[in-house]
Amino acid sequence: MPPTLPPGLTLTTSPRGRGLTATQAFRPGDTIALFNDPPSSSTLALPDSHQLPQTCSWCLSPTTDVRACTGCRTVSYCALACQRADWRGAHKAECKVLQRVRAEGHSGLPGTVRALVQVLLLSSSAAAVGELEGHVDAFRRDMAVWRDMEVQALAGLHYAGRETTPQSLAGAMEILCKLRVNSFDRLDADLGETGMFLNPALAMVNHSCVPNAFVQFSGRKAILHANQEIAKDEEITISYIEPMPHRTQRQEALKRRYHFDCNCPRCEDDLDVYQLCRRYPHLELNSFSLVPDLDRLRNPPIRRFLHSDETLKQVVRDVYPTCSQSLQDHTPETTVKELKRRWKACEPLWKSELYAVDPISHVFTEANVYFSGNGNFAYSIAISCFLALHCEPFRFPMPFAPHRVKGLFMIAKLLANIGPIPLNQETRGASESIGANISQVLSRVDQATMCQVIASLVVRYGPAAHSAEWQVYGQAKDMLSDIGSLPGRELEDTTIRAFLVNPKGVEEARFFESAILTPIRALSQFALEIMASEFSS
Ligand SMILES: C[S@@+](CC[C@H](N)C(=O)[O-])C[C@H]1O[C@@H](n2cnc3c(N)ncnc32)[C@H](O)[C@@H]1O
Repeated sequence: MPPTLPPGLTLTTSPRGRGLTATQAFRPGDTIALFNDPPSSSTLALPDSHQLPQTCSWCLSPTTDVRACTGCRTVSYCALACQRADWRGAHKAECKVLQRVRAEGHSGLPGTVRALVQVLLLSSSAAAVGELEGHVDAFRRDMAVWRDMEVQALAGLHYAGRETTPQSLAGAMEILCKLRVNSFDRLDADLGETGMFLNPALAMVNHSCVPNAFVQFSGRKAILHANQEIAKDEEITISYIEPMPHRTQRQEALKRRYHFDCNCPRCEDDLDVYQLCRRYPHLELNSFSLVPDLDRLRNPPIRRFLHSDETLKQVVRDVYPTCSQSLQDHTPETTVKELKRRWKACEPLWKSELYAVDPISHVFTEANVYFSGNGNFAYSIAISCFLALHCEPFRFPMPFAPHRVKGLFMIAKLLANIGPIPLNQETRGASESIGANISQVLSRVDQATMCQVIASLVVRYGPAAHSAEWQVYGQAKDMLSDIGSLPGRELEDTTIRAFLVNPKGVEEARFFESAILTPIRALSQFALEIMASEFSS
């Protein structure tokens, strides 16, 4: 049985196998379709196993106020309604399994094994994976992966109470292959929570490294958005992988998990991020963003394109694998050590001003996380402004890209939270004088106006980036209403309203330039100095 598709999509076939094709035109930012809304039993949506104690196993929101299932004491819920919904879904069948896991001395099952057990036990889950692509023979040729999967298959059969025979093992291996090829690593845009998501309709969407769509997750639901104009009868594509800078790395990642060679336009011509940005068909949407100068997007201020520089390409190949992982599990000390190492390793990239190329853009992002985590909001705002001007617009040329919208809101929040930094340069060292200089820039701007305009951009693009349920969108709206209730801002309100209605008007553009862009540029100029002073050994 082919999967039931949401309106606006139809199933077509091509050399890529089955795919999703639009039955109507979509505009950039449009929601193409929702998947698993309302929740259905044919979708697997599981939190990562290490997050089980603090995540509701039904709505997938993290909360400390969870109650564990009294049967298995493994999964938890934030409310009785969630517990009941999960019981009607998978938990009635899996509760006993998880009790057995606990009785054997384990705290839970790894996510993949838990998904396998659900497919083995539930006919609705079995039907969902039944028709999916599995590439079993290709996986079998990868001995290391195959052996790992065998261990998972044996565990799944054991806990599902199935006898292990050559046939049942082969069946379990096939399910695991299908799970691997078709499930998403679900990253909740608000919560950063991860897990697994498999929906048989969404699993039909094929990959491109220059996709015309992207997926966001919210609770048990997936939202498919258009990146650009999509014509009726055009195939929808998403990127299965992080936008890695180098073709070889992308191709390896795709081959390892999905077993195909990508021949999208990016791979064919080995385009770098700046070249892709130039080709984005709706650059004019950036007129209403922090980078309204479209010539800069078309002719980036870099020393050379990565594409035409073999030495730099080799640098990226060499440093990407060791400089692109998240530092969230590091201590502050090891974070600094690691950032120093990465800053040094990426020197040829930042010296060529290729700030949007990964992994150097990652290094700025991680430094930002480090400074904001340490309460160094002055440094964080400088790096955030740098990311918003020099990295993200080239990496994600659509102004409603979730990364960009989140980055904007980070600037607004930092502006709202930042406290005064004491000015006393004579007694302070070099690095502290950067903070003092940042403070001087901030003391010359109307921070409430900056927040108001930036939060307005977030509100404008929030639904296209994610949905009207997005936390970032809701928080930006709250921020606007707080600023709106401040007394004595009638003149500013009128000016901002005029700008929002007509951002290209002469007066309005002048206001935006002086009140928003000039300070953002001034703040961003401290970023390289900060990186050098903090991370150059
Ligand atoms: C999630 S499934 C997508 C649906 C799949 N085409 C089908 O018929 O079931 C992923 C698989 O689709 C195929 N695929 C996806 N994108 C592709 C592409 N750009 N080129 C070739 N094959 C692709 C690969 O076989 C990949 O393992």
